[in-house]
This record gives sequence, C-alpha cells and structure tokens, in this order.
Amino acid sequence: MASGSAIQIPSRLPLLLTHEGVLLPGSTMRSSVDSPRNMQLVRSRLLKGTSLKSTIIGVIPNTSDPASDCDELPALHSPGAAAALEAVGRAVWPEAETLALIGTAALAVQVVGSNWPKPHYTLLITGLCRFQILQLLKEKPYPVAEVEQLDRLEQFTNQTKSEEELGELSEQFYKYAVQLVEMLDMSVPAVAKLRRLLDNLPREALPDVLTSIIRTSNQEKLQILDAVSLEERFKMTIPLLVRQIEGLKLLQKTRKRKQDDDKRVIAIRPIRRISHVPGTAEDEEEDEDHDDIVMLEKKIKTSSMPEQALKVCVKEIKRLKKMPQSMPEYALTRNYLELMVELPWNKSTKDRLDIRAARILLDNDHYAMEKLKKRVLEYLAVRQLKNNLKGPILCFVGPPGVGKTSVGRSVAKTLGREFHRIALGGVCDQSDIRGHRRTYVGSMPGRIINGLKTVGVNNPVFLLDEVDKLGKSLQGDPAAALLEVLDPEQNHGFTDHYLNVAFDLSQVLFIATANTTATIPPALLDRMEVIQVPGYTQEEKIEIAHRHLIPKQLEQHGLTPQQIQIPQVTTLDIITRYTREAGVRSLDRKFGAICRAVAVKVAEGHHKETKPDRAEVTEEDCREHIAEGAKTESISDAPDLALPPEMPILIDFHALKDILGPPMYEMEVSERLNQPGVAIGLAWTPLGGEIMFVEASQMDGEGQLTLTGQLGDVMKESAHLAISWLRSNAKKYQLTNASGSFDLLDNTDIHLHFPAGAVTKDGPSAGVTIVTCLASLFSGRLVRSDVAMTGEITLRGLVLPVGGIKDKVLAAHRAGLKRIIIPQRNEKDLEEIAMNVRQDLNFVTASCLDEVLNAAFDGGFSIKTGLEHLNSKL
Ligand SMILES: Nc1ncnc2c1ncn2[C@@H]1O[C@H](COP(=O)(O)OP(=O)(O)OP(=O)(O)O)[C@@H](O)[C@H]1O
Repeated sequence: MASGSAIQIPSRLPLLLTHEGVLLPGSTMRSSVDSPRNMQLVRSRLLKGTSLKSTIIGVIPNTSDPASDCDELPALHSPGAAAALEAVGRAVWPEAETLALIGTAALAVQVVGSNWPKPHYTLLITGLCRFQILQLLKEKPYPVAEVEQLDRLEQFTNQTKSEEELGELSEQFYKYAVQLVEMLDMSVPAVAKLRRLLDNLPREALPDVLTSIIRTSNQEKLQILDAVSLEERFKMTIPLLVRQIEGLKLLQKTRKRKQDDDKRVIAIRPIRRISHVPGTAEDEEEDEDHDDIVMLEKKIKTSSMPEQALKVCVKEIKRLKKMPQSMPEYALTRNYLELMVELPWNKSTKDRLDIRAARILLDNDHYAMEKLKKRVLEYLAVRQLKNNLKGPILCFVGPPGVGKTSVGRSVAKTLGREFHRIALGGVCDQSDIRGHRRTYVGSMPGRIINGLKTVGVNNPVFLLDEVDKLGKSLQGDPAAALLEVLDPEQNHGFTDHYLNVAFDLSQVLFIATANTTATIPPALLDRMEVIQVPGYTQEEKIEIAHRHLIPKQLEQHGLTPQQIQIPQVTTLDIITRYTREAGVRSLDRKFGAICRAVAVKVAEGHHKETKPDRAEVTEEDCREHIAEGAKTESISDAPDLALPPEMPILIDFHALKDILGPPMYEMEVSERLNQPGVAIGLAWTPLGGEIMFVEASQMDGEGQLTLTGQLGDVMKESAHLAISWLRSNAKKYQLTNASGSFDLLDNTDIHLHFPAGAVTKDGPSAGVTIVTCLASLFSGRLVRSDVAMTGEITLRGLVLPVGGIKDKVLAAHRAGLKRIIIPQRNEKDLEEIAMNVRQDLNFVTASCLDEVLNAAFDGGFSIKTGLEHLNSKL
C-alpha cells in the first residue's frame, strides 16, 4: 500500500471513536464530531498541533449506541480480539464487547467548526493503514493508545513473493473489479476515476478501496478492516464484488423491460387512433369511455352550430388528433373546442310574454318607480307585437340602490328568460368585452361570450351594470367594443377575438344601468334610451321597506313576523336619522342589522312571558311611546321588554338606539343658519339630490373674490355673476360692506366656500344660492332656516331653469326643509313629485332674483326706492 509504505505512523495515537461508518485504508470519509471526548481531541490535538505527525489520529469504529457515548470508554469488541485482549489485559479494558481493537490510522485533511444546530466539528479524514491497539495509555480528556502498525512496509516490498502467492486470487479480484466498473456509466466522473484507480493502484490496496466504494454494510467493512492478512482480505472482498455485479445485472434487466413496455404502450396508442373510423356507432360507443377526443368530435357533429363555426371546429379537431398531448397547444385547442361545443348556438328559451302578468309581476316586485315601470311595459308590449325587435337598448340611470338592477332581473322574470349580470365598473381593457386572440398566453373569451356559456341559451337578459364606470387604458377602449355589442344592426355578427367566428347576439336583451349619463361616451349613449330613475320620497321608502325589504330580511334571517315587529314610525326614524340616501340600500342594511340582533335574542330564548297586555301593539301606541320618550329598557340588556314568545319583539326608538347606536344624522340645518352669510342650495349628484350649504365672509382686502370647495368653471362664473349683480344693485337693496361702502369690494375681500370640500361641484344651478348668501352677508340679515333654492342666474337678474328638480326636492324634503325656491320655468317638473311631498312643502317659483330674495328672507327683502330722500323741487 502506497500510503502505508510511505508513512510510518507514530507509535502513540489519539483515538477518535466514530459511529458514522468504517474508515478503510485508502478511502476518505467525512465525520461529524460532537461528543465531548472527540471534541477535545480535535481542539487540543488537531487544531493546536503544528506538525504533520499531530494530524495523524487513530480512527476506531464504535458499534455501541451513539447516545450512550459519554466520557466513559465503551467496551472493546473485535471478532479476532481474543488474543489482543490477552495482550492488552482486562484491567485496562474492563468490558470487551463494542469497541474494535483494530482501527485505521488516518490523516485529518480538513477541520470545519460550526455552532449550529449545536457546537460540532466536521473532519475530513483519509485512511492510511491498519493499526492494532496494544495498550490504552490514557482515557481522558481523550483516549490515547500505544499502537502497532499492521499494514507493514515489508509486506509490499516483498512483492514477488506476495504476487506469486496471491497471483490467482488477485487476478480474479481484478477481473471482477474491472467487470463491475465496466457495467457502470463511464460518463459519470466518479466511475471514470475509479477506472483509473484500478489501473494505477497496487493490487494490494484494491480490496480496501473497492470495499469502501461499493455497496457494503458497516458490518462487512468491519470484517474487511479486521482482515489483517491480504489473502483473507481478497477472499472476503470477491463475494462482495460478485454480489454487486449480480445486483447490477438484475437492475439492467428490469430497466430494459420497462423501456420495452413503454415503447409498446406508445406504439399501441396511435394504432388505436388510426384504426378508428369516425361515425360508426359501435366505435363511438366503445370509445366514449376511453377517448374524450372522439367524444368531443361527436359533440361537435351533433351540436347545431352554424356552418362557419362547424368548419373551424372540424379543422381544429383534425389538428388536435395529430398533436401529441404534451404540446402546449393541445390544451389550448381542446379548451377552444370545448367552449365552441358548450356555446348555445341555437338553444333558446321560449318567451312567455303576457303584458298583464308582466305588469302584476313588476308591481309586486317593486313599489313606486311608475315612470320606469311604464316604459318597461311599453318596451315589452312592442316586443310582444313584433318579434325580433331591433329596438333601442334601455339604460336605467339613477342614484345607487333605487332598484335599477332588480328591475332588470324582474324583466327577465316576466319574459321567462335567463338573467345574467355583467359588471362593467372598472373594466378598462377591451379584451374584457371582446376576448383575447388565441395566440396570447392565458387567452380567454370576453364577458359576453362567457355569459352566454354560463346561461346556456342565446336569448338571455344581459344587464350591463355601471356602464358609466367603464375605464380606458392602453389595452384599448372597452366602450368602443361595447358599441358593436349594443348596436342591433351589427350585433348579429359579433365576433369575439377568442372564438374568431361570429356569434349572433340579436336575440339577447341588453339592459344597461348607470349612475349618471355624464361619463357615458356619447357614441354609446346614443345607442341607448335613457330612463331616469329618481330617488324615493320618505313615504315611498317606508312602503318599500314594509312591502319588500323587511319581509326579505326576515326570510334571510330565519325570522317570522310573529317574532319581530317594526312599526312604520321606527322605519321613518331609521330613514331620517340613520340613513341619508336617495335609494334604499343602506336602509336595507339597517334592517339586516336589526334582524341579526333579534335573531340572537330569539335563538337565546330570552323572551319572558310577561306583559301579555302588550300583545296588540298598535302604531298609535308606538308613536306615543316614542313621543313621550318613555324610558323603556333596551332589548339587549332588559329581557323584560321582550314580549312573550308568541308575540313579536317590538323595535322601538330605544331598541333602535341599542342596535344601531346613536342617530347618525341630526337636523343640523337651523344650527348652521344662525348667522348672516349662509344659505342652502340644492344640488344634483349621481348619488341623488343633496342640500348644499354656501358660506360667505368678508374681510379687509383689495377687492378679491376667493372661491373654495373644488368648484368647476361654470360654478366659479356663477359666483362672479352673483357678485357683479349685487354690486350693481347694492344701492337698491341697501347693501354695504364692513366699511359701510356701497361698493361692496371696496377695501374688502370676499371668501365664498362650499362645504364638503373634497367633492367636486359644478353647474350653474347654485347661482341663486350664492346671491342669497351674499345678500345676507352684506345686509346682515339671516336667511330663513327652512328655505332651500336652486336656479341659474343672469347678469340682468333673471332666474333660469335647471335640471334634477325631483331629486333636489326630495333631498330638501329629507332634510326637513319647508320652503323651496325654484325657477318659474321648472314649475312643470313639480308634477313628477308625489302629492304627499308636495303637500309638505311650500314651493316658490321665481323668474327674477328679486322674487328669490323676497322669498328667502323673513318679511321679504325690501327694495330701497329712495323716495323718502327725494325733496320736491316744486
Ligand atoms: N322600488 C323598489 N321596490 C322594492 N325593492 C326595491 C325598490 N327599489 C330598490 N329596491 C331594493 O333595493 C335593493 C337595491 O337595489 P338595486 O341593487 O337594484 O339598486 P341599483 O339601483 O341597481 O343600485 P346600483 O346603482 O348601486 O347598482 C334591492 O334589494 C332591491 O330589491
């Protein structure tokens, strides 16, 4: 052995006891060191030593349990250790069972330390030669023994003799070794290296080296280590090599068989496909279970798609059949064909149109909204008379929560059609409408085609929700894509990019909804008939609540009218003090909250059978109860209030406060009008009508007008108009600024503010309000606290008509205002307003600012004629 012959190992060696494997001469091993004894050896011998000698250690395989490897030396163990034990003496080795007597002297090539997960060293050690322990010199802190080198120098020098004796054995060994290496893959670097070693290493070294490389157990390695005689070593290693060779032969045989099987499977598949003759009933039946492509083909043939689409599908399925399944395009084409098959090319529902039934259904589903229902019925009537109406697309425009979507759903119900809602809010990519081309990764059809696939018929009602909120981006303009969809002249040939064949949309009934028409692109608006859906009056809301919202919420929460009673006066309270909206969505949510609270009570069974006299709670009782502000206990902490189980839980003012918290909106109008320079205007927003406070103040300055509150250009111009008109009429109305001058801007700055500064405001209708506000400021008089107004002004002081009167009036009514000043030419719009609202309000129609000011101030706004100052010259 080269290494053994070159180095004479020291006669005293520190011993490293390893559990991890058996190091044989000529091989290298990585060993983790973490026991205190071995750690000590590394620290004081390997890390501190400077000479080559100090890096040589004795490695002794330890077969005892590593957990029990403590400071005590384990017992010695060796099959052939009996003689050695005699020599060493039992006094030093008290128990001779687990520790080998023969070890390998090794060179520590590398030491790496680490603290994670616990302090340890990793040693790279190379075996040099065998040694035998003669005597244990010391045990602590690490064992040191006197040793005898076993692989002696002379053994290798006397090569001729040894070769003669071992010639046959070593030849046999070498043959097996070469056979083994040749069975391995020579392209693997380790195998190539092994081949080189076989040629270059002395034969005597080969048993050790090969044993450490081939698959052998630790026990077998231990036996080789103990085999001191070379002959014995060769004899022991040959069976190991033979075993390895046999194992490899077996492995190669099974691999080959598997490959053959795979080849056969692949070969069978195409044969089956080719042998298939489409159209024969037997084949189709047989293949249905196995080959879904055939099924797909069958579906294509039986589907009633138009000729053009069928052609495309047949072409695609032909391509699909030729494609290997692993190709990415395979899945794409298959998905495409599956969609084509699923689309309702010719499938439709039968319209059951009965106008009388439709009217009843619409009335049942929705309270009020007469104008909308009338127009919808007209539309349906025309459809009944003339089938395939290429009529306009209806577009319901109104504030949120006024039932636009739910009317759309009712229309579908009356027609007996499928309903599908397409939310367009925020859509800013035209492929959302029209789909992606199939060449794109992750391409999909657009929402229209997807919707048709979902409903499964070609004549559904499609509700295009929120068309006013369509976006625009680099990916194109979805509104432009909608143009084709909504145009009755074009949509029979709508081509989705994904399908790439035309789909007839002419049977689809499109209904659009929007909050405002202002943001709908003109071309799109032009294709639609806009039907305004204004907000509701308080009375309408109460009716809607009791006819629709409350029963719906009770059902959703598993409650019955016998368990909960919500009097109308409570509903009114919720409407005025807990919500401020044109629609009823937030009202609906409040009822949801009430139902949840009651559901808890009912589920807890907290009712008490008390106060049976309250069984018949009338509306009157409740009104009195609220009026008195009677201090009844709340439902949450006083089960006393709860009625007996068969009686409903009454939701009164106190219960309301318990469930919904303190009122969110109080009547603040009068509080804000307690000083000059404030007036209430009426504004229209996409969310319905709103009351708007206008505030003005004056200060020393240079005649500047400051406007705040995010005003648009038109509104700013209105403010300038108002100032100019007031300046020119200052003397007439005796208006002076703080310094008493009729020139209102003389040394004075004016600041006009429109609160809710974060909301953008525009439009001319605030003109009259600005004039009134400034008139109040310069006259020092308070505007009436119950008056609100709207109207455009001119420089000559005329009041011009404005839009959104109904919503504005409803907002004023909601806010509890009593007098409303509107332009005279808007008088006709008052007819739209419910009688009960009109009766509550005092309308003043004004054609000029004079009339506005007279109506806005208590006792009128007097005009100074100047007659009293006129002296007679006669
Ligand atoms: N006149 C009405 N009669 C009965 N229920 C109504 C009426 N108006 C609205 N509702 C109910 O109010 C709820 C909200 O209505 P819907 O969702 O249709 O509002 P919308 O006008 O479409 O609002 P958005 O513009 O936010 O989509 C629905 O549950 C609906 O049933």
